[in-house]
Amino acid sequence: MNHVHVNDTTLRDGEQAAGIVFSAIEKIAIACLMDAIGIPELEVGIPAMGGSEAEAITAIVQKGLKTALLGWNRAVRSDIEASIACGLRRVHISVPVSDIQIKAKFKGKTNLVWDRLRDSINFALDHDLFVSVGAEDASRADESFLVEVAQFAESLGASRFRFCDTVGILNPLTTAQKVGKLVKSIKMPIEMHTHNDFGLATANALAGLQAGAVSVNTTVNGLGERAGNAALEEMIMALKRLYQVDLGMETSRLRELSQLVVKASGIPLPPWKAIVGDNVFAHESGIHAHGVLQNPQTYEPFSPDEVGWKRRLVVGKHSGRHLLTNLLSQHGISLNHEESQVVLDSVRHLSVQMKRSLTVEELIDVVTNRSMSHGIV
Ligand SMILES: CC(=O)SCCNC(=O)CCNC(=O)[C@H](O)C(C)(C)COP(=O)(O)OP(=O)(O)OC[C@H]1O[C@@H](n2cnc3c(N)ncnc32)[C@H](O)[C@@H]1OP(=O)(O)O
Ligand SMILES: O=C(O)CCC(=O)C(=O)O
Repeated sequence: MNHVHVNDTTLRDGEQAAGIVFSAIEKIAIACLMDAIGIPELEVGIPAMGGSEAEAITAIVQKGLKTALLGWNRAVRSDIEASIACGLRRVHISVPVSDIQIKAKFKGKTNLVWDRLRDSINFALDHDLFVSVGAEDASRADESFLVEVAQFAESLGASRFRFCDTVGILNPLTTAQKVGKLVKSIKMPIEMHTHNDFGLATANALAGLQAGAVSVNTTVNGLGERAGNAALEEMIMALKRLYQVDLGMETSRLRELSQLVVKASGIPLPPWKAIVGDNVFAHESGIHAHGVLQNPQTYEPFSPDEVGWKRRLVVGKHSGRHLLTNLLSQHGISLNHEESQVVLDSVRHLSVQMKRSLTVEELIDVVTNRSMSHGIV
């Protein structure tokens, strides 16, 4: 793996998460920040929805960003007309490829897969558009049929093929097997689109890339349908740190981007959210804090400033004396061994009572209010 193309779909699949609506201003702000970070392509929405969605997409197009903008379409001519009306020059055309999806969407008529693809690809190419084709539910499709669809799309002039694990049922091994076969059967680049129903979206997308896919569809914070998609921040940092593929992006703005999407979506992050969560550089446990105080690498895979976040040392139920005395010394308080053990006992007691860690002010209070030495705490 030398280079990977990132095509972020926060503004399409991300916003499809139940209950989420981005305003036009929020969509534009997210697109502009992703552009500034250096994401090369954004799937900005679904023009066929019309109304405010089409207006927001048009407004993003008019921003003249460096990043390439893609509109999502069904294999329907009027959808592509709607993309053109928004000013988009790149269209993604999706077709169902598994039996279950063909039955639900095309009443089981497989001929419609060919007819709709032919008609919509030809129509898009007649309008000089870049065409990406999405194989919806590729992971559950008959493998030979999937190859036929991909070869058909390629023969018509499509430029990229999206392998979709629509309901997130693959694992890294099965992903690599399926994508590997597809890679051997077509020349056009393959894009990974994975879902997180079993918590494997990022791992599966990476497995697809290792098997020869060259593009990946991500969302900020892993937002998306049901359990979400492969998270942009996880993908960028995994590529950089685990695969030595540095995409040259401004990773120091990833936390800022994550927070922008938290605000716009109204969906808070779990504190343990990989890469950008509140707790991913927070250390409370005595043994961890002792290690981190000597060398942060003991318990951090990379430095927090690399993603625009910061390290926090937190005093609480699991803390030890080294952390405690370090925090207090920053406030001009020094304790001997015996005193620090007494303070630690009080911190544990308070922490258990309050079912949380202590703020620095509360810690100082423990030391200074003397309640501790009177045995009240
Ligand atoms: C896996 C994915 O994430 S796919 C993307 C899903 N995203 C969305 O659905 C969000 C945006 N969608 C919408 O706003 C609406 O669904 C619209 C505007 C696209 C269509 O709305 P409606 O006309 O009211 O249709 P509705 O959503 O109820 O049904 C979907 C229709 O699209 C058809 N369809 C679904 N996928 C495809 C496809 N890939 N190609 C062609 N037709 C398709 C269905 O068969 C159904 O057709 P029918 O109306 O002739 O029965
Ligand atoms: O682009 C496509 O074809 C479908 C993408 C998608 O959202 C999915 O399959 O989950």
